[in-house]
Amino acid sequence: MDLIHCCVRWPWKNFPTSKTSLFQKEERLRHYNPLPLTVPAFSNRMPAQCVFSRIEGKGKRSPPPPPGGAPAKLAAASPVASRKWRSSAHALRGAPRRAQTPGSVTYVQSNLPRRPVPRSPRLRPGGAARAPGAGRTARSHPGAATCPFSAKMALASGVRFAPRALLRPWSSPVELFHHDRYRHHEPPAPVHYEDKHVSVVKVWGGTEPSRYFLITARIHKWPSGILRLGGINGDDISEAPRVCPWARRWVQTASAGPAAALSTGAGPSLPLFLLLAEWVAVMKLRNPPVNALSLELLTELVISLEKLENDKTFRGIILTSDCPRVFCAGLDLTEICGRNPAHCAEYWKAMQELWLRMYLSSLVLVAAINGACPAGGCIIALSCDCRVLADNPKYRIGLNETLLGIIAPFWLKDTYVNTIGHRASEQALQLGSLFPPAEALQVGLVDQVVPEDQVQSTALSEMARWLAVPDHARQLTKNMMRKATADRLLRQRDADTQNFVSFVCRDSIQKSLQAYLEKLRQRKG
Ligand SMILES: CCCC/C=C/CC(=O)SCCNC(=O)CCNC(=O)[C@H](O)C(C)(C)COP(=O)(O)OP(=O)(O)OC[C@H]1O[C@@H](n2cnc3c(N)ncnc32)[C@H](O)[C@@H]1OP(=O)(O)O
Repeated sequence: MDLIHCCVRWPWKNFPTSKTSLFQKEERLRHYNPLPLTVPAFSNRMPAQCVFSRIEGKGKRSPPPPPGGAPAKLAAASPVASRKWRSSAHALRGAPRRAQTPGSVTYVQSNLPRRPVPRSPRLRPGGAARAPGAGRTARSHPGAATCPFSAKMALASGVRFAPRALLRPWSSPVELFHHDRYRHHEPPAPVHYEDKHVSVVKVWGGTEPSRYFLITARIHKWPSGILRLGGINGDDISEAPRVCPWARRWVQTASAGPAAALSTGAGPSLPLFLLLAEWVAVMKLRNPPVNALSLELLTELVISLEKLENDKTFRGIILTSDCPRVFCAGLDLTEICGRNPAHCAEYWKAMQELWLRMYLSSLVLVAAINGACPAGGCIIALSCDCRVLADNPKYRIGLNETLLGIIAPFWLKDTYVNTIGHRASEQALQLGSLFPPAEALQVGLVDQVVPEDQVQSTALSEMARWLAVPDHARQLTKNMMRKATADRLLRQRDADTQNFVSFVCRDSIQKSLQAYLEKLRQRKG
């Protein structure tokens, strides 16, 4: 199993943020080749963002289509011909330029030199036997073509490796754009390490700070066997045992093991992050202090979801929060308080778009709810396929709109009814109930309530359960269950926007929203 971790930030400052429709932003994004080194100022900002980690495993996945894609007619007429067309197109182009594929979530360091990577066993240097999956990786992750060291490692280590994602740390999304990380690699220095749970097969990388390294390890308890762990010296590894509790001991002992070979003497922490799953992206909401759904966050979520959906290597997303104690505080009230109708309309359209995209997503969405989850936050969670809530009485979930003096629109109500039934919704919506974990479980708002430190690992187990079902069957069933609800909004989207705008722009509603915001601020003081 290979691990890829990528944090995603879009330099929004390069886009006009106001009066630019979501659609226009997306369109521009399609043609935008991210060259993050050109935006140093951006690295000092910590605006709303999603953080991805992406993990890949074994499995048969067709390579992504080359830019332009196979002609639709050909694809419809003959899948085989279409496949051939695709592979010949790949061959003609050498390494595919995946970053230019609309919707790709792989971030290309596009000013690095491209080197074609041999793709078939016959073309491999020295006639080396093709490592399982290595060819697929070379095709689907053209980072191998731009990062010679990584390509070499991928071939030498005999496991699949997607270097393009370049193992990025949770904590510092900006770092990922620093090319130096990938340019100055030390020669591989294999280290061997044995543990009850894990055998570290190889440790690659340098000993200096800021050098990234890789560990190829065999996880005995993990069915897919090989795992690639990566990190950058100095990374926080506290996340690792939470995601994978049985790896705790390994992480601890590893600090004195391979870490010794890597550490800079800065302490016992092994710079490592660790996540396990197959084809799963972990998306962390990060819009401090409470992950309120600002226009920027909504837009970024929509685009990120689209990118993940278009990237055929993904099958699921775990959605969680990077803000302590709060999963998502719902609508950003500052986006609708004291704003003009045009802004409110733009904002509401973005909210509709996010709900539609999540509710009908072809990917498995698991919400790892690690904090309070009121109103719009609850809707985000309910749009997922499965919800795991941390067992903390302070983490309440529900639609509390009435308490703010506002009314949930019909599609929020429908989502609620679809999840907990008519009578329970009728009661909870009118009362604006926010359920503590045990009650949320009882009423069916969430599927599991687990201790806080097990939320991520349980979400992963749930994900594994959902991914065990063939995609097409699951997707068609999901569509069958949810389409009518989504269609209802699609049919009257404009009317819904108008209703929202005229409602929130009323003086009385503005006053009550202002008062609510004020109360929140005072409560803090
Ligand atoms: C007309 C149809 C519309 C229908 C749709 C509505 C859906 C919605 O989502 S409406 C929004 C409803 N949201 C809420 O009621 C949540 C309110 N927030 C809270 O209950 C708490 O903040 C929290 C439980 C989420 C977190 O509590 P915590 O103690 O950790 O943080 P606080 O000190 O309360 O807040 C910190 C900071 O954040 C500001 N804030 C909180 N929520 C929002 C929000 N939804 N929008 C904008 N800003 C929010 C809060 O005012 C504090 O700000 P200051 O630091 O400036 O004081």
